[in-house]
Order: sequence, then C-alpha cells, then structure tokens
Amino acid sequence: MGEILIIDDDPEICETLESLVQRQGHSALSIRSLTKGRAALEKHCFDILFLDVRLPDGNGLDILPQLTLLPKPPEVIILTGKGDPDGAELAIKGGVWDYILKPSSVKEITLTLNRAIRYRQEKQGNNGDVILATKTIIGESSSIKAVKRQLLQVAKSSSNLLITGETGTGKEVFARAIHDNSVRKDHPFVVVDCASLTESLVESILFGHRKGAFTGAHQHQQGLVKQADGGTLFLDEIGEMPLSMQKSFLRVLQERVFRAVGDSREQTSDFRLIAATNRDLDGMARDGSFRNDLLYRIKTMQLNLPPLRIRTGDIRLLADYRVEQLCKRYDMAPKEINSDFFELLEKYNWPGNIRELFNNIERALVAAGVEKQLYAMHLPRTLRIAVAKQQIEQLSDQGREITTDNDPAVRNIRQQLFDALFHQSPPSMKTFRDLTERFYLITLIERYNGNLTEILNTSGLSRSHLYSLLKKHQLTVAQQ
Ligand SMILES: Nc1ncnc2c1ncn2[C@@H]1O[C@H](COP(=O)(O)OP(=O)(O)OP(=O)(O)O)[C@@H](O)[C@H]1O
Repeated sequence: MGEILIIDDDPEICETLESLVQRQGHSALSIRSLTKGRAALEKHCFDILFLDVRLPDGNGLDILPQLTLLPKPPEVIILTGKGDPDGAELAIKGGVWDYILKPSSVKEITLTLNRAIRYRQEKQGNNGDVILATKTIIGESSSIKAVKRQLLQVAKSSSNLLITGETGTGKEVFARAIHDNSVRKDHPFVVVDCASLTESLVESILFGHRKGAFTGAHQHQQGLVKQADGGTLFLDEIGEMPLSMQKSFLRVLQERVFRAVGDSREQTSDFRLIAATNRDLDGMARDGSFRNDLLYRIKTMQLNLPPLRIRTGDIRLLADYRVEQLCKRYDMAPKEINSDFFELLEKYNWPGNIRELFNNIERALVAAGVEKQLYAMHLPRTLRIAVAKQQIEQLSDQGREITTDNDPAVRNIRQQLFDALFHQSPPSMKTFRDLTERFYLITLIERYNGNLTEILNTSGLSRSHLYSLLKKHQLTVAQQ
C-alpha cells in the first residue's frame, strides 16, 4: 500500500483522485494550496505526489527543487491542463516521473499510478539507486552527456517517448538503454521495423491472428504488441507506418487494448512505447502523411540525438571502442591506431553518423589484415577521396582570401588526393581529369594572385574558355 498526496485546488479533481487511489488500496490526502502542500511534505514521507501546475499561491513546479532535498522524495505525477502546453516540458526537465493531461480517463490515471507505485517498490528494494547501464553508449562530449542525463530521466517514466535524430545516430541503442534502465528491464524489448511492414501483413504482425483468419493462417499467432506486455515496444522508423495502420495503432496507444485479426475478443498489453524516426514528423503531420493525433500521443516525451559531426571529440573514443570490439570478435591481436587514422576520421562530416563510422573502421581492419598498426591508408579509398575533396572545397572557398601556393596544407591535400586516387584501382579518366583540372586552376589562381592576364598567358586558354571552366568548378578569380 502506498501513501499518496494530491496537491490541486480543484475539489472535483481531488475527490476523483482520492476515490480512485483508495480503490487501488492506497491512502490519500488532498491539499488545495502550495504552501500547505510544502508543509505536508516536510512532515510526512509520501510515495507518490499528484501535483497540479497552476495553484492559487504559485506554480506547482516550484516545489520540485525542495523535493530533491527530502530523504526519500516521492515520485511526482504532474497534473497539467491543455491551456498550459509548457507544463509538461518543464515537468520533464524538472525530473518528474510522469504527467497526466487533464481531463484524463480513470484507466489512464490508474495505469500511471500503478506504474509509479511499481517503480517505487523496485527502487526501494534497490536502496534507491538507479544504475545506468550505458556501457554501450560511448561518448564524453557535452552534447552526448546531456542526452545521457535525459536518458536517466526518461527511463524512470513509462510515458510514450519519441527519439529523433539522423540515421545512424544511435536511436535504437538509446531505446535499449532506456529499457535496460527501467523497471521493465526484466520483460521483453520488442523491436518493430515499421519500414519493413507490408500493408497487408501489418495488422497480423502487430496484433497477431487467429487460426483460419485468412488464407495461410494455419495457426494462432501472437502479435508483437502482446509480446511486449510488461516490457517496451520499440517502433523504429515510425514515419514509415502506413496511414491505415496509424489509426488502429492510435487506439492501442490510448487504451492499451487491441484485437487480433479474426478474433472477436479484446486483449490488453501493458507496454511502454518508444518510437524513433529520422523524418520530420511535424512536417508530415502538416502535409497529411502522418496523423496529428498519433504524433501528439507518441511525443509525450522527446529525446533528440546529436549528429556525429557536432561531436567530433567522440570520434577517437568510438574508433577505439569499435577497433577493440572487432579485434575481439574476429579473434585478432589488438591493433594500435596511428594518429593519421584518427585525423582523417575527424575531418569527414559523417552523414551516416556512427553506423557509417563503424562500417569504415571495419573495412580498414580488413584492409590492414595482420599488420599491427592501423594507418589512414587502410581506410576505404572512397572515404579518403571524400575527405580530400571536402578539404579542397573548404580551401578553395577560403582561397580567395588566404591560400598561397606555398601553403603546406594545399600541397598536403593534393598529395593525399593523389595517394588516395592511385592507392587501389585508378579512377575513371573523367573523374581524374575533372579533379586535376580543378587543382590546376586553383594553383594558377594562387600563384598569380588572381591576375587574369597572367593566368590566361600561362594556361593558353581563351578568356571564354577560362570563364566556363571556373564556372564548372565553382571557382572565382579574385585578386588579393
Ligand atoms: N553512442 C554510441 N556508442 C556506441 N555505439 C553506438 C552509439 N550510437 C550508435 N552506435 C552504433 O551505431 C550503429 C547505429 O546505431 P543505431 O542502429 O542505434 O542507429 P539509428 O539511429 O537507430 O539508425 P537508423 O535511423 O538508421 O535506424 C550501431 O552499430 C550502434 O551500435
């Protein structure tokens, strides 16, 4: 049995909550103001606190810092109204357990309350410590540290969660870590890849089917939603879920009730939903390709993962981790990583993020074979060319103001590009010609400091030909 405190100035809400709480076998105390609520919390230890945001003598959220000072702070469930859209966000940032939007169904409040009580009991059996199992989440940059802190917060709650981030940023890794750090960790973590669901089979895969429900349904089949009962249902790439399915899924989310294909009985499943996407769901909702009401439901809480290019400081850690992991997996002797290997990795902008980084490292390891050290030259040629091109682009942009022919960076990059081009199979004639044409022009512009007459004399090009080449390579001749 738990002890529940309700702080809300609305007598009707207090009454409803009190009777609901008591029906679940807990004791309840209602208080109508913030000041009296503070006093009650000082005097007595409560397990759960239902807290209204707008109170006659202040904002309910202001009480949160005081709670952290209590020896055994209660789990907080915020009661927030529709007119207070920031309430939920502030509440989550303040580290509360969950929030309920007023008015809410009795079922929804009961579910939230029961989860909070269950969490509380487990936590007490645990001395109150939550151990963050993030061994698989590598990174020490400030942006990843901030997301790890949020991970700890959202793992405490059972609210629906949307993880956003570019492809390969680790959305599934985070979803698993949240599950592993939650009270549901001993129950299944079920992954649904929405991109691979075909419209005809989607209902049966998610909700299951009865024997004979359709041609080919030779036996009863349990769906993924039921398999996630007690655990976490992870909907990967939710933006790909067919519109027809979004409607049925919304009902499951609201009521946690569903019907298997060909079955007249309803079944229940108590799962925590985590959805992930690299698409702009708000934009999709605006143009009608994603249901607004479903979006509103799934993004009760949100976690946004940073792209690798804004946390280049983590690249070394990730590379070390991956090399060690692969050496163990393939039973290879540990390899040392040369600094030029890291330097090259740090120069690339990684549109495919950590997945792309890991793939390239694996290819380098294969290329290195039994060699003890990993060098930049072991990295795939395509990557080295991309880095060289990227740098030349940067330099030629800057070149209008700063580069000189003696700039070691320019020479170094050219060398890198030629090494990269001829290290394995040579490029096509056209690629090679385009690249060398570009270097040639950049070199002339630098050498003659943008003096058009000298560039024309040396190159032997006609003025119109030179201009068309400059246009092709997006270069300009500017005197310094
Ligand atoms: N912080 C991290 N530490 C270690 N490995 C990571 C981290 N983040 C991602 N990875 C690894 O990167 C790869 C891609 O991760 P994951 O599949 O979770 O990305 P994703 O964002 O779900 O990708 P997609 O959008 O394409 O589904 C996996 O091999 C994963 O183990």
